[in-house]
Amino acid sequence: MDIEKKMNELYERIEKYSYYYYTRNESLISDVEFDKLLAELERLEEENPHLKREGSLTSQVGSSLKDSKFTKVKHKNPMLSLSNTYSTKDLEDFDGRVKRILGRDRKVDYALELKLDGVSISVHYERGKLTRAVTRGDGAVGEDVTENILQIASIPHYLKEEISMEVRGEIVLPLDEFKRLNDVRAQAGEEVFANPRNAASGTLKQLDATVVKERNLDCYFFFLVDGGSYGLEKHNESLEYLESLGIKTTGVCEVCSSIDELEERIAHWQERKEDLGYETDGMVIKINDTGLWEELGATTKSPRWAIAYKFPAKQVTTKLTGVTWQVGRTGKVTPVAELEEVEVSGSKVKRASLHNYDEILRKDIRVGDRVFIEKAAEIIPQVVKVVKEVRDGSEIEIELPTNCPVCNALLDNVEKSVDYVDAITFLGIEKVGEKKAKLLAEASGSIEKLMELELEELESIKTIGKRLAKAIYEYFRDEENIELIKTLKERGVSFSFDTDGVRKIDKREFAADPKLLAFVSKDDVVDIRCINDDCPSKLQTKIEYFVSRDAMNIDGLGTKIVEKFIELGKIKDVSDIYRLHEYRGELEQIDKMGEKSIENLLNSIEESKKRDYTKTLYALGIPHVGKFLAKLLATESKSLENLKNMTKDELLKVDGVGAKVAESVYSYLRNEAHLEMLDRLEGYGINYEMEASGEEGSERSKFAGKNFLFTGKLQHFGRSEIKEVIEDLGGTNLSGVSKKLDYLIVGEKAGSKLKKAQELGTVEILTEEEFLNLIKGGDTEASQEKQEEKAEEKPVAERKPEKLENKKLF
Ligand SMILES: NC(=O)c1ccc[n+]([C@@H]2O[C@H](COP(=O)([O-])OP(=O)(O)OC[C@H]3O[C@@H](n4cnc5c(N)ncnc54)[C@H](O)[C@@H]3O)[C@@H](O)[C@H]2O)c1
Ligand SMILES: [Zn+2]
Repeated sequence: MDIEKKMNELYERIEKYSYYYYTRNESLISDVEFDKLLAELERLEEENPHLKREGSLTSQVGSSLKDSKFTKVKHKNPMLSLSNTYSTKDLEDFDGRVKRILGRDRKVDYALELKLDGVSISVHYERGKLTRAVTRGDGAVGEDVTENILQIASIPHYLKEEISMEVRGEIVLPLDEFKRLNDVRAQAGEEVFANPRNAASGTLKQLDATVVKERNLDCYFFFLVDGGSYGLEKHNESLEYLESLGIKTTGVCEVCSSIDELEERIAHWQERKEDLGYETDGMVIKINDTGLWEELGATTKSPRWAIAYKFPAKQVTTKLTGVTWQVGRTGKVTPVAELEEVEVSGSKVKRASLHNYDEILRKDIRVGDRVFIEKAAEIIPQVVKVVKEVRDGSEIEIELPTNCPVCNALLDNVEKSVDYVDAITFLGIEKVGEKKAKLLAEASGSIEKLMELELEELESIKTIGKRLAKAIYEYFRDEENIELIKTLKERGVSFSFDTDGVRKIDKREFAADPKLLAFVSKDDVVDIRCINDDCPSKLQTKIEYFVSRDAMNIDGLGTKIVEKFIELGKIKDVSDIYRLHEYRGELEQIDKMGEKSIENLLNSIEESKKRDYTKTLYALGIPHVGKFLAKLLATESKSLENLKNMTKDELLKVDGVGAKVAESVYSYLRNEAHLEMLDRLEGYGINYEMEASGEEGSERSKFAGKNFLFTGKLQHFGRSEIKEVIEDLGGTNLSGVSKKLDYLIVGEKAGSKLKKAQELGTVEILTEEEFLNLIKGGDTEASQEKQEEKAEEKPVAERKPEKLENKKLF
């Protein structure tokens, strides 16, 4: 009794899923799960043959033609399915069965092909001309889809010979076309296809052949019906023959003489399947000698001379149990799907990426939903789509967080600011981007006026032009568009310049209607961010910035070490870097950190204490203070102590410092936590003062008008460092020896440049020591002149940063 109930339940479910799959081109569960149900039913039927239903899908090819709108055609030879397996053990059983029937000592070669995941098709050629194409249907009767098949570029309308034949193949949607199609559908607020197979099958069943043409389907053939009558006895040869007639195959048909060899080649293809450009869900193994096919025969559902080996499923369904918001290293807050654990692509998965909030809205994902997840190759699992058909009403909409889950600071971009120009842009009128939208906004002042403009008036707006004017004119005369604008206005979108201009709108209120959602999703600013610069989630990024080449230039402090130390709680802010020497033990435990690399790292940390004030200031990563401003502020303030004491006004007086920067620097230096950290850094010996070696102005002009070049290996300077020093002192770096060159600094193993300079005779040649002397003492004429000029210069705080701008400082 219980078994009967169970079987009935399975019949119902399998029929429902098949109906959706074959007739509506939609999957309510994944293929693995479907195959499991089918296998279970098959087992129950075998154990209880009296309960087996007439026409059970366990012994029939799957599709129902009930709702088909195409002409039905009976197949001359039935189009069967394939029995399938997920394990290599089953391949041995298959080999065993084959040999039991054919005789144990019979030598059997197998042909191994890719199993394309698409839709079967049978194509008939008569005297070389394509006359008919029929789907598999229920195996006995299919649908005439000739018109659609003629739209597929890779299927020849004529063969290279005037020959008659029936060939079978698989229609697929190439992966890039699949992606393109889904992107377009998502943008238009339409349901996306879960996978290329559903998309291919949905496309093939289109009644409008032009749609088929647009979608760029492709087709690969794998079977010549009755190959024997063409004198072909081997399956692989029949595929070569098809190729010679202009019929496309995958080109993969490998003849293997043992199961071991098959397994080895399957493993090979399993590794490469992601690079094919189309979806494969496994391999097909066929007996290569077609003469044996008849001997082996077929069941009502599948031939006994072939079997499909399926790759581990990369798409499965599971339940979405919740959403957590993760803060990335730059403060980006992203939703992560929490899932009931499932196995996908051979590994267990509990979490998947949801990308961003717009994606959640677009796909209408709710907690409690059954979702398709996919994991291809090494990629993080993704939520592909929701199975809305199985909702029971208990699903809960996902809330957008308002505060950072790490530091609790308010997040930005929960609300979106839209002004009149944005509003026009987002309408998506063809060819109206931001620039044109601005023109239209300025010319009209409000949407009401814009909508009323006559064609000639639109044409007279500069750079709009006749064609665009016509498109705009027509856009505003379309009922649907008028309705959309009306709704948007009701929702608070600003469509004029007079009111307060920018309106904040809440995306959540736009989610329900795909058209409205498409409107608010137009500008791609979909990321939510934590705007607190001290959010612990950003520490890693901060440290990487602090140690980078242009900042403290600390070598050997890689991502992994930093991650580890943050995790251990030993790095809480950048100052903790200067305590790493206390943690030799921990350093040793981190991958590959040998004695030597630890030594190098600690030396490099020690060395960094000597960096000049410009670099240490830059390294702090004060918002808006990049290299240029760090240099400017360091030059002006001379020391961090002075900088700390500067008022906002004083900061603003520095040329090149705007309100944003002044505010940022001022408040950074009034934050208790920052001040404590700066004290710690100073305590470790970090340099927060400008070098005492004379005044910046005179230093800078020391090499003015002089051209430098260095060659060979230098002892005291790095290559970029010496260039910087020269430029800092007002000199210019040349890239080659010429008459313009004043000084050539030579290191070890100087070669052709030195020779050339000697030949010229006009170049002063310096060793590194001599160059150092020149920096320290020996003034050049030019710099003396400069110093005189300098006496008349304005006080430091009022000086224009011209020199800084004219020179390449960094
Ligand atoms: N998810 C669902 O709801 C649902 C419902 C019904 C069926 N299904 C799935 O559909 C599949 C059953 O469909 P099926 O009967 O088409 O079986 P199948 O797709 O597993 O295998 C048979 C088909 O493979 C194709 N094929 C591709 N490459 C081939 C090659 N080189 N040589 C020979 N054939 C090749 C042929 O079109 C052939 O008809 C199962 O995978 C099942 O999970 C899923
Ligand atoms: Zn935060």
